[in-house]
Amino acid sequence: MSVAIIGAGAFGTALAVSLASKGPVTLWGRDIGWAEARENPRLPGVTLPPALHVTDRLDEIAAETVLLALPAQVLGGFLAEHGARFDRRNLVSCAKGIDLATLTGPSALIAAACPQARVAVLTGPSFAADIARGLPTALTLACADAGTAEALQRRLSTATLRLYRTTDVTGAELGGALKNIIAIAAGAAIGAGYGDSARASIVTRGFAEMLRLATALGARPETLPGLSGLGDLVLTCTSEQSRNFRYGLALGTGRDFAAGTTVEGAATARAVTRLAERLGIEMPISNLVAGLAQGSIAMEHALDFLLNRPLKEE
Ligand SMILES: NC(=O)c1ccc[n+]([C@@H]2O[C@H](COP(=O)([O-])OP(=O)(O)OC[C@H]3O[C@@H](n4cnc5c(N)ncnc54)[C@H](O)[C@@H]3O)[C@@H](O)[C@H]2O)c1
Ligand SMILES: O=P(O)(O)OC[C@H](O)CO
Repeated sequence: MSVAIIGAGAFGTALAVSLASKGPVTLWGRDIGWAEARENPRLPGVTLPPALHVTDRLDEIAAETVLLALPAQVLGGFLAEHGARFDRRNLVSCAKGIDLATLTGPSALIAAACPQARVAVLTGPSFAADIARGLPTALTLACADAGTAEALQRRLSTATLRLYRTTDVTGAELGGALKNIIAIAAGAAIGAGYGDSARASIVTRGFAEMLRLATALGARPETLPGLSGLGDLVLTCTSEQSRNFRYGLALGTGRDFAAGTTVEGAATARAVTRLAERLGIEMPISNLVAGLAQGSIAMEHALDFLLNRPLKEE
């Protein structure tokens, strides 16, 4: 099964490096001025292996399996322009977010643009730098078609990248999208000096929010405690390698945050607020993060926002 990756950011490049250990891989990026040096500045210190071909020409992407590693908020635009050329293939979403324009996840965007494609999701706790360096990592591969899930699991696992499979695409995808919101809240709590006990409460109550929304949208409840949900939530809420966590730290400390950094949780929190309102689901942490990200809630009011809610059963 031939493999290509669309999106030469940190994650697409890291996956390409790992998968090139098993055979030729083509990586497409729109800005690949760095390709000749064989090192992507988004993944410093990692030399691209010879089996990895980097291109900015979409007509070179002929592979049977294509991984889409673009940020969630740009995926819809990319598919509107180029989706037709990828129909009828295995298309694996690697993005962790909810599209603000449609309030749907990346897999639904792909299915709408490429109706004949077999759509899958690759998600779970993994920093690009860890994957690229060959550190041991376990991920979830989700595809509604069990046979395709097995074939993709075999092809996309490497010596250091261990994939578990599921047919619950909705659950796997939502776990990866929603944990980014909670990681922003956890970072903000640490940045504001609220302490580790507060962070533990945010992670736990955040997980309850994730479960509520995901099951209302059709996820299987048993998927959320897996790698794609709880696993990624724990990673992202506890590591400064996470951009979502670091963005939260910046909100909490009042410091600037590097513009142009991919922080999926900010837009996804806004999407979730709208979805939750539509479904009548309480998502206080997500609402807070949406408010902080948009500037409609000030950090000094964040605690009141969470602590002044009515007392209730856990
Ligand atoms: N970095 C990680 O550790 C990691 C791990 C797991 C999942 N992810 C997910 O992977 C996705 C991509 O993240 P990343 O870390 O690679 O981001 P990144 O910021 O490193 O790279 C984003 C890439 O998208 C490209 N891009 C932006 N707009 C584009 C457009 N309109 N057309 C074509 N290309 C465009 C940029 O040029 C850049 O190469 C996100 O959804 C993220 O949540 C990232
Ligand atoms: O850097 P972040 O916050 O986008 O997190 C990267 C991955 O999603 C962690 O699994």
